[in-house]
Amino acid sequence: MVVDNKTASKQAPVELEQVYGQSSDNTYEYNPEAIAREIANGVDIEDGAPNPFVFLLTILVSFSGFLFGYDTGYVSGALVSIGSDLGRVLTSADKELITSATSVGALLGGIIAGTLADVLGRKWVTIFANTLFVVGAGLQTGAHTIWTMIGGRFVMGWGVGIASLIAPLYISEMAPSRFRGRLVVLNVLAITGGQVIAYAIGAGLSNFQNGWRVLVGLGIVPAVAQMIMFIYMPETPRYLVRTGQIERARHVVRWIYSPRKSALEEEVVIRKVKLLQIYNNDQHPEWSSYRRVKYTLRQLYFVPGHFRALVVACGLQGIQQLCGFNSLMYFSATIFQVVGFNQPTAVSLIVSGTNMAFTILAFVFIDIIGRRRILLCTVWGMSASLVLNAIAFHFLPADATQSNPWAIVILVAMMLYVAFYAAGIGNVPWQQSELFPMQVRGLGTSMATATNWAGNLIIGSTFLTMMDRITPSGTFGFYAGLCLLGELFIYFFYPETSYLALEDIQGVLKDKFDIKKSNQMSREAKKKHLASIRGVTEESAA
Ligand SMILES: O[C@H]1[C@H](O)[C@@H](O)[C@H](O)[C@@H](O)[C@H]1O
Repeated sequence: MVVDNKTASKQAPVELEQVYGQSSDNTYEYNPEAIAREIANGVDIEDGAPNPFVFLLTILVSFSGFLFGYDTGYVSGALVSIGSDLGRVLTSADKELITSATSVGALLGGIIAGTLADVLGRKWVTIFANTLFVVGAGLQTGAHTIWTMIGGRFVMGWGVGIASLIAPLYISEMAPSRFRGRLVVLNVLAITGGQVIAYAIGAGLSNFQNGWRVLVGLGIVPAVAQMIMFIYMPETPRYLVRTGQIERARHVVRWIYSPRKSALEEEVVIRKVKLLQIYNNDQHPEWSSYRRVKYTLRQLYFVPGHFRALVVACGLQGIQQLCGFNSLMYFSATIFQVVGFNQPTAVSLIVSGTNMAFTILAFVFIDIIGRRRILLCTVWGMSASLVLNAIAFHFLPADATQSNPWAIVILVAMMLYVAFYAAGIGNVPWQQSELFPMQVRGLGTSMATATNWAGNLIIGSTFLTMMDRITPSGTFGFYAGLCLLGELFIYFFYPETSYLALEDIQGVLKDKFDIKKSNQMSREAKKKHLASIRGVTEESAA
């Protein structure tokens, strides 16, 4: 059936409170039969074609992803060209501090970002993150001491942490469900693109006096551009509903779900907003912020379905970082120097380029293949490539050059590892917002983002020491083992969420990690979507 405004308006309106039921504590409960009836009813504008405006919004909010990538990516280039510009030649400890200051800031920023997003709104928090990017980059660009540089990196880190949470959150609350996966990957594409550009500019400016200041300062441009444009951008309908701004929510829904060239009928808009109200209603508008946070914390940890969502979101973010990928991002030039390559920075550009190229692949396939299936097919591949890498390092002679066959095996193994990573675990964890219901979404995604940055910090600050103490083979072998554990975690705990509406996903985590039910619901939703496409084609052929 083609679900458009015409069809939708023909359906008899159903009282949604009756359909979804109300529990004794005045919160609406997920009701599988009711959802099934709704789906059978066919009145779901999530199935309609999204307005191109949604894509524009996604690109705009993905500036945050770009800044996240650029600001974490330029450090490797900057560190080798700073020389004694900060008062003395940098020691290894200085380099580690400068690198990890951003991760520490991001960890702290990630922790508060969700609550901030609930209090100030998604839009203003994005603008706030931009301010931090600008102040942080400004401090670094003008830095003449190591501590000013570290301070600048720390402030920028807060921006990175906040941006890393807010951009996917904003996108997933704006996007119609069957586009959500892809649109969130667009933000990851911006992250990896930012990293590639930072590497490339870093390599280009490496021989210029104070070139690193230009490299850092350039990051201010997208931050200011996004800040200005975002002032005119709307809040997400889900946030508007939660804060009681119903008319505004309807206005945004009218925009984002309108099929090209025609407007949605009012009844359909009202129905969608009503549905969002039922799921996202703030039950206690009179509460103070402190009481609200305390209550949300309790909800997150003690309501079993919410806690399961937290386990999945934090688990995936933990795997994304503890698989060791960012050791390549931050130190690949160093690794390739050890392996014997003459142009280590150029070779490390291959790593970030592969990362970006395979994120594009994920962009195309994430909704079609499904998040769970993509992860199950790629994480074992990361493990296998790491084992190959460990073996090659074992046989690599100490005085190897780039023509040594083992050096080539290492390069190929790393590229394979990065390709598997980028196609799956590099982006799927950022779909985190979809796992949480609105009441705990801000805090839940904060915890997951903080897990990401904590893992990032652990890997960034232990990698070189591990290479020293347990050899490169031991280090990569260790990461291979962690990837295998990750594969098991995904198999047992991560449900399929592709094609499911945000409000449906909670249903598969309510009583257990219901993988079977999630697969079934996702298959049905996909079938329904394909049927609707066929319907459109047949109609236009007729
Ligand atoms: O999703 C991103 C992406 O994969 C980046 O390349 C990586 O550096 C980040 O840590 C990760 O969160």
